[in-house]
Order: sequence, then C-alpha cells, then structure tokens
Amino acid sequence: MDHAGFVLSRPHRTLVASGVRATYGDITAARSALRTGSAPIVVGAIPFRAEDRCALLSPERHEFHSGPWQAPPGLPPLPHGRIVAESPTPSEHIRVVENLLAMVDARVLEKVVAARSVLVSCGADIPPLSLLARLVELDHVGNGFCADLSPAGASYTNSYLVGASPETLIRREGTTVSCWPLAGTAARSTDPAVDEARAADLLSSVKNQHEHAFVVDWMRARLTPLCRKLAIADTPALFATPDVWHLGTPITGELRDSGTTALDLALAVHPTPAVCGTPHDAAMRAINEHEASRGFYAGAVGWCDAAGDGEWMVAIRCAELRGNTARAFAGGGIVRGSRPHDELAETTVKLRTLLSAFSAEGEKMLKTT
Ligand SMILES: C=C(O[C@H]1C=CC=C(C(=O)O)[C@@H]1O)C(=O)O
Repeated sequence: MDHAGFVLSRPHRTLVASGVRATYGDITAARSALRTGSAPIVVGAIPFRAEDRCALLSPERHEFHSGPWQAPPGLPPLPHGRIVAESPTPSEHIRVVENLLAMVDARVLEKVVAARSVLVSCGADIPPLSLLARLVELDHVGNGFCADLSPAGASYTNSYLVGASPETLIRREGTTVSCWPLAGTAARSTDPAVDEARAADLLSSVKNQHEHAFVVDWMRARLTPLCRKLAIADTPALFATPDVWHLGTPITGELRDSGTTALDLALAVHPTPAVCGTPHDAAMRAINEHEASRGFYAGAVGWCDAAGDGEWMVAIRCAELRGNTARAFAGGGIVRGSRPHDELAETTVKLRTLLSAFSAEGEKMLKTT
C-alpha cells in the first residue's frame, strides 16, 4: 500500500485514497483546511480520547466506487498469527467489570464500556491491505477500513488501523444526516434454530434494551440542536454481523445549518455510550482509571469533503498494526444486571472478527476459550 493509503469499504460505496498533500495531528487544523478549501477531502482516524492526536490527512488522490472494496490482485498473503499477550488478562478483565458494576450499583455510573485487547504476533510484517481484504471477504456486507495512523506522530510511524466495523457513527449527504447506533449483543450460532432464538431473546431482553437506550438518548441530545428534523425509531431492531446480533436504532435528520460538516457531526456525537458510557464524564474517568490507552480503538474512522459530506464509522472490531504485530480490541457495555463472565465471553466473540482473519481457528487462538 501507498504509505498513507486509506480505504473505507461499505456495502453501498467505497472510498480509496492515496498519497499525502498534508497531514493533521490536530482536528482544528483539519477542520480549517476543509473550511478554507486547501483540502478537498480529509480522511483518517480520530482517537477515543479528545486530548490525543488524531491521524487525519488530505490525500493526493481519491476515488469513490459503488459497493464494497474490490481488493487489487497480487496482494501478499497474510502471515499466520498467534496471540502472545492479553491486556488485561481474562481474570483481570472480570475484576475490572466487577469494579465497574460496583460503581453502577453506587450510582456513580449508569453505563460504562469495558474493553480489553489481545496482541497477535506474526512471522512477518502484516500487510495492511491483505488484512483488510480478508476482513472485507469475511464480512457478509463488505464492511472494512484501513487508515494510516502516522499523522498522529512518531509513536504511530508505520502503524495502521484496520477493521470491519458494523456501526455507522454518522453520515452526512447534503443536509441529510443518518446514523445507526448499536448496543446490546448476543453471540450468533451456526445452528439456525439456536441463532433465531438468541436473536429473539436479545430483542426482548430488558437489560439489553436498557443498555441500548443510553446510546439513543445521547444521539438525540447531541443531534437535536444541530437538526431541524430528527426521526428516531421508537424501538431498536436486530442487526446482524457474521459473529453477533446487535440491537440497532436507525436515526435520520435534516441539518439546521448546511455549514455543519460530517466532521463537525462526528465530533459532536463521539464518543457515544456505545464505546464510553453514561454519565459521559464519569464513564470516561472510570475507563481512564481501569484501562491502558485505547489509542484509536473506540475512536472514529472516515472522511469529510470540502462540501461537508462524509461518513464516519465507530472504530470497533479493529486492530492497530505495527510491523508484525496487531493489537485487537473489544469492549462491552456494563449496566445494572451485567454479569462479569458473560461480559468476558462477549468480548471474546467480538474479537472473533479480527482473529478469524489470521486463523481459521478464530477465537480458539484465545487461551480463554
Ligand atoms: C464496544 C464495542 O461494541 C459496541 C457496539 C455494539 C455493541 C456493544 C455492546 O453490546 O456492548 C458495544 O456498545 C466493541 O465491539 O468493541
């Protein structure tokens, strides 16, 4: 791949960008480059924490194609990988969830997302586009992204964020805004009857609907000042990935001010309670106290053009690549009634998206299963 390549593969449309006109580690600089027209388009990744540097750039070239990304022929094979570290370990993750549940019981928090990561090591450098090709192939609708993280500074030289997120943070087309927040999860089964029963249980689960409602409430509160019309489905619907069922609520709106860009919108809603929690500040504090840096996991990845249109995905089901290693992350929402062992199992299933790319054994790579 070109040093600073970017791909966002979606079922409806793919953006491929390459070359570098300018890089932005600071969001204000990217916003002003779009406003002044010095950047026709900005692509890349926004970290989980607002105080960290972003990895945005204005590419030399970009092209849109309809449908998911078609990998170019001749990509190098993906090396085989194995897990060499888990952070936190499964038993530590359970303890973190127990601590967070105590904070929920004490009403310090209503919801918080607890995440963990696994480090995959390969015998050779991991070609980002080869990993992306595998993820797009494995995803039933062709979701996938690859973003060069080097604009975030020296510690991200030759690093890429690669993943297959099912969650649209925000999309802007003209004055129309849309998003599809997800929260609430059940593992899928290869047995169709069991799979259907799990989906039905998820849809009727009071605990999962409660967990989901925090995200919808947040989106409503954040988008209402920016939209003159907002349509939010009354009840969540089922949303499937190859590995999990989710609860999802489609939301559409009409902007009050056509000057509000897709990047402005992404920053207005990020980080949602699908990756952070409620109340927001208390959840962010709890995450910072209990977890190592999430980097770009649980951030946003996407693009915005000078007309203000764009699309940003929530950066989940992804890994940060560095040479021959990939750090894959997964998290889950903790609310009253969450069970620590179930939460660990949920992160294991979510890690399957990334791990399946490295080995047909997928999550069996994890010592915990
Ligand atoms: C935080 C993640 O998923 C979010 C998106 C969908 C469902 C979620 C859940 O049920 O907890 C999470 O909020 C992740 O995959 O790492």
